[in-house]
Amino acid sequence: MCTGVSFVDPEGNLYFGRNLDWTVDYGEKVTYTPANYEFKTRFGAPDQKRAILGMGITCEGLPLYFDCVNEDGLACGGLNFPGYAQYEEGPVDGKTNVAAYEFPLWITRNFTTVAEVKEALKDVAIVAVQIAPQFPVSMLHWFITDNKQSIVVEYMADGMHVYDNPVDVMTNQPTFAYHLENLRNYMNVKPEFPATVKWDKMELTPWGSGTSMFGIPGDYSSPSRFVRAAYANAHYPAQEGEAANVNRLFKTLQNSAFILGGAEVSTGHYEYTIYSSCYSTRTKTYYYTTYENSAVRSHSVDEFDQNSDQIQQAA
Ligand SMILES: C[C@H](CCC(=O)NCCS(=O)(=O)O)[C@H]1CC[C@H]2[C@@H]3CC[C@@H]4C[C@H](O)CC[C@]4(C)[C@H]3C[C@H](O)[C@]12C
Repeated sequence: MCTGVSFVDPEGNLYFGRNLDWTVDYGEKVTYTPANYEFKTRFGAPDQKRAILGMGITCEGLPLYFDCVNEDGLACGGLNFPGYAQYEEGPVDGKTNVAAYEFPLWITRNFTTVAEVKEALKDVAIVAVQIAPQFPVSMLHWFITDNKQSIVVEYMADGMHVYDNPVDVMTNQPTFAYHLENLRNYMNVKPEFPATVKWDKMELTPWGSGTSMFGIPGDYSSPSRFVRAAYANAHYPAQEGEAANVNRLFKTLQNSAFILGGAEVSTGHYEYTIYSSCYSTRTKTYYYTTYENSAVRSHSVDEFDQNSDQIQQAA
């Protein structure tokens, strides 16, 4: 599964990242799309030419982003949502039709803020169409954020749902509404050092700090990862500067990450956190770690040719 997280530092810079949890990678790379790139949208949806940096692959001359951020600091990531996502079977008359595979690209090419996205989505239909025969249509929901607010977009049998996201985290199924409601099961959980209590004649003293977190679910299921990420994101103290904020994002993601052995998908095959990412709008830098290499690597927009019209991928 996947987990997405965002927060804003005291200076108003956005940090946005995600875990990509899966059994195989797709050969994804840090991918830069310059503003001048000619984006041939599948159904003629407009393109407002913004430069984009994120993680993805290229296919049929198109960057297919798993998560990405544009030069104005608007971010979008796709996370699995099978069993719930249902797109349109074909383009819908009178709507701006966007193929599911081009959704993060289309959003970040066209808008500066989440407020603009919310307004525009009223006229958007998301269409189930394959980019290429080797790629089935992925059933996703999307986490979209800027430094003011974040939203979740879920396209289902009964249409499009756009939720305000007051916890700035996202995981997988079930619906975002379920995840928010589920947080009420954990209202008792808090960071405070526990007080000594008396049960009749018996005095109970805490083992130490952390015991007020008892009840936080430790498993890798999507609802449990959501609760852990929301708790961590809400309670992590504000940090100053790039390094501490990037570290904060990675630590929060690690807290919801999969290690090998815990979650089998078939005998001997495990789901694991293939990569974790953190984009900083402060320095326009995409940081990432992989399962095999926990050293943080990074690419800033300055490393790419911003005047070119070609997609560029880091080594
Ligand atoms: C596997 C990932 C989700 C991980 C996740 O959330 N795992 C939950 C597991 S569980 O199901 O909840 O147990 C998702 C997230 C983004 C996806 C790509 C989006 C572009 C493109 C769209 C095309 O249509 C198909 C190919 C394509 C490259 C996609 C491949 C794959 O689908 C990606 C990587």
